[in-house]
Parts: sequence; C-alpha cells; structure tokens
Amino acid sequence: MDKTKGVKEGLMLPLMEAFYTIQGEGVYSGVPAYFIRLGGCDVGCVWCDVKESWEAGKWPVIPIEEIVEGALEYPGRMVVITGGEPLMYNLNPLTALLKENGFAIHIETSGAHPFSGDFDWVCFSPKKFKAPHPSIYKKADELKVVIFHKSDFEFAEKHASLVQETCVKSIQPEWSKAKLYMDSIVEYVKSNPDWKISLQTHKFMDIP
Ligand SMILES: C[S@@+](CC[C@H](N)C(=O)[O-])C[C@H]1O[C@@H](n2cnc3c(N)ncnc32)[C@H](O)[C@@H]1O
Ligand SMILES: Nc1nc2[nH]cc(C(=O)O)c2c(=O)[nH]1
Ligand code: SF4
Ligand SMILES: [Mg+2]
Repeated sequence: MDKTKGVKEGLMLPLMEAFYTIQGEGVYSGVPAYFIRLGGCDVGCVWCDVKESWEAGKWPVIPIEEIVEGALEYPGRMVVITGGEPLMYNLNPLTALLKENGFAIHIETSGAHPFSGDFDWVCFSPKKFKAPHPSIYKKADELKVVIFHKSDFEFAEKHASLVQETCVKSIQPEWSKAKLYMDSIVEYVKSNPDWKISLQTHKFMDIP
C-alpha cells in the first residue's frame, strides 16, 4: 500500500519504538503494559523527555497488523499508545484491531489534535505550547498536568474546569524540576484533595 495513503487512513503508522514495560505514570502506574510509541509531534514542549520522537519522517511506517503482532508476543493485555503525539494520526483502525485481539487500550495525549480511536483509558496531559482540541474534554478519564513552573497550578485548574466530573486529576512534577517543586506539589494536593500526585516511577526504577 502507498505509505501516504496508508497513514492518512490509519492503516499504517510511523512507529518510533514498541516495548513491554510497567506503566510508570498516572492511575495505572505499576501495571504491565505494551507501549506503542508513534513518531511525530508538533506541540514542542521545552521540557519534553522524548524530543527525538518529534520528526515523524525519521520513523518507519508500519502496517497496524505488524504493530499488533508485536503486542501479542507478551503476556500483558494492556497497551499504551503514546508518542510523539498519537492523536496526529487516525487511530480508529489500530484501536479496532487491538480490541479484536482482546487488549485494553490506553492513550497518553496532549489532546492537541482531533480525537480518534476507541479507548479504555484516556490520559490527557494539556500543554501551554499548543492548545488542546475541544474534542478531548469529553473523552479524558485522567487529567495529568506537568508542573514545570509555579503558574502551572493555575493552568491545571483551568483544564480541570473543562473535563468531565468523573475525570481523575493528577499533577506530575516535570522531571528536572521535581526537587524544586515537590514541597509545593505535596502542599497543593493536601490543600486541594480532589487532586493526586503522579510520579514518573519508571525513571526511579530505571526501566523504559
Ligand atoms: C512524552 S509524552 C507523549 C504523549 C503526548 N504527546 C503527551 O504529551 O501527553 C508522555 C507523558 O510524559 C509527560 N512528560 C513528558 N516530558 C516530561 C518531563 N520532562 N517530566 C514529566 N513528565 C513529562 C507528558 O506530559 C505526557 O503525560
Ligand atoms: N514506563 C513508562 N511509563 C510511561 N507512561 C507514559 C509514558 C510515555 O512516554 O508516554 C511512559 C514511558 O515512557 N515509560
Ligand atoms: S506533546 Fe508530548 S511528545 Fe509532544 S513535545 Fe509535549 S511532551 Fe513531548
Ligand atoms: Mg515517557
């Protein structure tokens, strides 16, 4: 199949890497999962921990059947689609095929592009660098805001007012600022108990 057409239809996708590990962040932290990291992101977070993903053209374009075959090699039946920014792509065919194969499907997204795909868990991490698309607010199961600057608490509340009431709200220290903001984050959650803390536990465990 022609690759441009394949990507447009969501039947082929640029795959940076795929690996079986432990979900390190958010509500499902500690659960084994197969990560599918799609290449390409146009959001441009200054503190992004996977900047090498940004250029979509660097990564091989793979048929979704091959991506799912990779996931089937491991015993876990939870997949996390991440990137890069996975919502740059039409995720309907990939999520349908994963579902047919019995996977619980999660996504990590900035929400900066129109929503596609059918997910069991949507982790929405809004960014100041590119505004979310309105379609994300109804879909988010988890709002995970990264704290890089003290103004990010206010940014977190702004997005919290836009998600559904059932959405779990977490704040996650930006890795390089974790020491600087940890006390404020702890105090914030103690004073605002509708929030919880998410840590990048895989970095402490030194696993992918
Ligand atoms: C690399 S992003 C990929 C998915 C999507 N582009 C997004 O931003 O949600 C995966 C998660 O890591 C978070 N993240 C990225 N860099 C980080 C850093 N330096 N410290 C803490 N969290 C970070 C993002 O906010 C997001 O929740
Ligand atoms: N272990 C592990 N957990 C993660 N949760 C979200 C990640 C991501 O980069 O999207 C990530 C990641 O890169 N590794
Ligand atoms: S949206 Fe996600 S992948 Fe893109 S720059 Fe920001 S953290 Fe990195
Ligand atoms: Mg990561």
